[in-house]
Amino acid sequence: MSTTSTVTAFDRVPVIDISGLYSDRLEDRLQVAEALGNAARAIGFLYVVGHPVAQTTIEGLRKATKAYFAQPLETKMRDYIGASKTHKGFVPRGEEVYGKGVPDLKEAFDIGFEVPADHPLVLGGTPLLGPNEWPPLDGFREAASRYYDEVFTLGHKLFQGFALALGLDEHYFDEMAKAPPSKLRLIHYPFNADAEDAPGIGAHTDYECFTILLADNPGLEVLNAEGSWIDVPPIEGAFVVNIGDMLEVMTNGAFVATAHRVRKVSQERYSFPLFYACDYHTRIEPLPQFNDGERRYEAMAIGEHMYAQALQTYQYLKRKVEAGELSLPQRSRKPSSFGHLKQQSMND
Ligand SMILES: O=C(O)CCC(=O)C(=O)O
Ligand SMILES: [Fe+2]
Repeated sequence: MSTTSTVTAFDRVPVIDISGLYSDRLEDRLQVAEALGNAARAIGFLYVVGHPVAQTTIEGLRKATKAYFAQPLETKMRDYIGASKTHKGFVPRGEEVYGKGVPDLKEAFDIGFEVPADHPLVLGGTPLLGPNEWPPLDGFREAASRYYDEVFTLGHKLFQGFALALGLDEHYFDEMAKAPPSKLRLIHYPFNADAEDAPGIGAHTDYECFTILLADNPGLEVLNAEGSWIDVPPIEGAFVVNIGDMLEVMTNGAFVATAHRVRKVSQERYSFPLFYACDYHTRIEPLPQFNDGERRYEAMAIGEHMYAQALQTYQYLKRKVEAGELSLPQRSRKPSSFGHLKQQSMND
């Protein structure tokens, strides 16, 4: 398959101070945007510092997450994602399998953008959207909601930076994420010295526009143009941001959804990716200014893409598809068909 991605043989991921995005002076915002754009084109990954997310918010989420996963499995299974109406809740180890791959060595709790039950999209039965069902754990809902809101707001600001970097109106994407199927995942990689050689998470690209990630330990690795895995360890005060499939499509491959993985766990690890998506029905296709006449990407609704990927990776959803209770949206792509993975057909 042809590709336009210009990802380079990078050996490190740049740190970008984004405080200028909050400046009243356009030139300050443009300066940050240029750095964001360069990283998004050449690497698809960057660290951001100088963001306004409060340290107490981060600590609150860490504490709530540890308390959640410390519960017995049978307690967590009361929140099982397979029993939820809108694909949220506890994801036990082995639930997610990419292609024919080995199950990831992790458990997770998935939180959605809070869309009320009487919202027209929820009333209309849109997959993935609806209110969260919170576990009855003291302070969990408050801590998770606060983190979600602050980091989602950061995402909104970053999208303005990416818009500037793409030569678009700064507010181009502003109205596109009002009630999106954006998830915050709380991921726990337990350490088990006896575990077989399982990866924390197998190689993949993220499906959405971009991801804002916080992790407490090293383990994340990013694939460069030479096929080498580059370490992306946590940096104090920074989030890792990476481009997802949908921004790769919108920019016709100018921004690249770079493959990444979490290597075999050598110590217990927690991580918190927030996947910033546009609203479910947003039609994703190359923006006119990136259209060079060659069609590399089919137009698709972002929510359909995300739902199709979920139907192909979560065991409880795969079973429902096999039983004929659910069906894949038309024009579904196989998992891992973006970024460098599309050249490697890792799932074939
Ligand atoms: O845990 C991490 O550092 C990365 C997680 C990730 O890539 C994902 O959930 O998509
Ligand atoms: Fe990821």
